Amino acid sequence: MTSCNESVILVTKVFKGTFVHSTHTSPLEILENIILGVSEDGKIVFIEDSSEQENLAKRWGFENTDITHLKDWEFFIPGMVDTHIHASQYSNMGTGLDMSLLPWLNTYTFPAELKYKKTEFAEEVYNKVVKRTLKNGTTTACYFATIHTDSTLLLGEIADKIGQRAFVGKVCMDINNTVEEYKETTEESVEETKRFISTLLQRKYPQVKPIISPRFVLSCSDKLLKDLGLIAKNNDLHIQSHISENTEEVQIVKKMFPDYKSYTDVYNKCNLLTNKTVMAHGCHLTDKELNIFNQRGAAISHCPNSNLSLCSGLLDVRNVLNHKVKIGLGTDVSGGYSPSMLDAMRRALDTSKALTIQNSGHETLTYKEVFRLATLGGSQVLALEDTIGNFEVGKDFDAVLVNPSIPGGPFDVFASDTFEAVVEKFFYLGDDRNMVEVYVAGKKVVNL
Ligand SMILES: O=c1[nH]c(=O)c2nc[nH]c2[nH]1
Ligand SMILES: [Zn+2]
Repeated sequence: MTSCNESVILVTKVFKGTFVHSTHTSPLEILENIILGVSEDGKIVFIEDSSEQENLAKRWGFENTDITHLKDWEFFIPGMVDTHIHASQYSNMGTGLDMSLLPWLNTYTFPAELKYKKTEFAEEVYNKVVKRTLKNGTTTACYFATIHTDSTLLLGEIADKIGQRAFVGKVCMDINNTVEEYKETTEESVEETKRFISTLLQRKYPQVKPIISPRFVLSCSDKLLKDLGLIAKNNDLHIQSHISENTEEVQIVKKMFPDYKSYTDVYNKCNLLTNKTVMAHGCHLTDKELNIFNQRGAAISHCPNSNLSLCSGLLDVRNVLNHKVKIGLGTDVSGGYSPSMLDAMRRALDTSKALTIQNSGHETLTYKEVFRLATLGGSQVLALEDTIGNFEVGKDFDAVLVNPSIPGGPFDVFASDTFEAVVEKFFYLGDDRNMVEVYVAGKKVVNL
């Protein structure tokens, strides 16, 4: 295919078929008979009704034979955004969910994370988690790694090599009274964070960026939190942490920080609550705290599988949305036992329905809304809304090709089904067998 004469943009991929995505005004749009073009650098150049094919072919210089036609029932969705996942806990995934948060951290999680001191161990697990999540349609992942800088740099290298868009965080923690070997001094944590950021940025990976990652208030001294806030501010970096996941944790934070008004106030006063911050969980945030999130432009990662598995709480997503706080979904592996964002969507629905059982006045989330949380919502949470999240001209083509009627697949499609019913079935019943191709910035990174 050639470039058009009015610009130097080269259209290298053209798809014709059905595209399913969300917008601000509609949680689910099913766009049928669409033609979409992708440029050499992975951006969506046009998305139009296919009646425009001839005009577009002339304008962008492609031939009919250059077009990829989607098969019956196939459709594209935007790549999903996992706003909170612990790459280092992937080796524990599906085990040890018989405790609440704090004993779970001490018994299973800190000992597991200690193993990443060895980069050989990290290499095996990190390759597997990146491949597994990509195969499940996660084109963007916001990762916690461990306190080990070199292993965490390896995670960045692996995500780049395999082709996943990612934020990668070296965990910071200078308090750990139970697994003493798994902590840093305050100085080490600060210096290693600086080394991690500068090394990763020097590598100039196009889609992999560092994120400042204090584990949570209970693992960090006041000084460490403040220093990390300053590093984030001086370098305009993303920030991630955990907040108000379970009530025991919230009570201890209150006791540890009596001079602060709330858990949120601790992060806020340490410059850790910005429009590039994503806080996981937030199950027990008060309306006052949500107002601070709104004012700061900070976001919440809703991790419903983890919240249920560790019996942490039921986040009222409707209330978060009513406070106009940015929110997306996270798998939170391995507090959550599934690496799949489809699972996160389903658990978000289950949680919302449980809230409706408790209070019939609660406005239950719809399957369309949780799809928006998994895609466009996630892009907002990570301050990437101008780059990913749905199919708009100028955004990167991060997409998953779904074949609902794949032989041996997890559900059945009937000739009498409407297209919308098939999309809904995929959200409730589909899995990675249905995800036949995955693209990040126009590059095919998974192909069945
Ligand atoms: O679900 C969680 N997983 C973790 O690893 C963690 N650390 C602090 N708080 C946490 N919550
Ligand atoms: Zn977490």
